[in-house]
Amino acid sequence: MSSLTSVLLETINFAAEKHRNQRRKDPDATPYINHPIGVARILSHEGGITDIEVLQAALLHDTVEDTDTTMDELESVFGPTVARIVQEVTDDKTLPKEERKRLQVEHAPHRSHQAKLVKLADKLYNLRDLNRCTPTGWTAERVQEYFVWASQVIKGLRGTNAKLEEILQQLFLERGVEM
Ligand SMILES: Nc1nc2c(ncn2[C@@H]2O[C@H](COP(=O)(O)OP(=O)(O)O)[C@@H](OP(=O)(O)OP(=O)(O)O)[C@H]2O)c(=O)[nH]1
Ligand SMILES: [Mn+2]
Repeated sequence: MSSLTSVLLETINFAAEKHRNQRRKDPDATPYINHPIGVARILSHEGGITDIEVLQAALLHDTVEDTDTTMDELESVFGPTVARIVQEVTDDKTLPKEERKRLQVEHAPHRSHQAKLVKLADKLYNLRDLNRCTPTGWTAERVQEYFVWASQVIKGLRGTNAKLEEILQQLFLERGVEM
């Protein structure tokens, strides 16, 4: 087996164990791990990304925000580059939600190329998920607001990956949201 395959399997397994008790907000309570795996798949299959550290960071991107995983743990298991990309896409959960949302828009243009790729794929997955079904308790207005906010974040990521940006542009167009 190639060492890349081995590294990816190790990373998928780590993420699956960390997210093992977490579910998505859809009515079926889909296992949360479907999301990070789907984000990594978007990068490889739709974005044409082969950078293994970007794919690993995609698999791990919500572990620090949503589980007991620490940055030190990621750094010691996966190395400094993967840990740094995850750090760049991790919100500070001690801040109020509105502030976190505002900071994502503000910080997006200043992220590294690798972190921007993960952000693009994360948003693309979540917007498609919103088109697939509405999270429990969300109104149509809240869904539309997420599209509008996501478009502001994506605006700051322009020039990162033409293919992913084109797909996102189409989703915003369908919602009547400017980007
Ligand atoms: N569309 C959708 N999203 C779901 C679902 N279940 C969980 N999520 C997660 O919810 C987040 C978006 O919901 P919000 O209400 O905006 O954020 P919050 O979780 O921080 O409260 C995303 O987090 P994130 O990945 O960290 O991204 P971000 O939007 O916070 O940057 C997304 O992955 C679901 O069924 N559908
Ligand atoms: Mn995510």
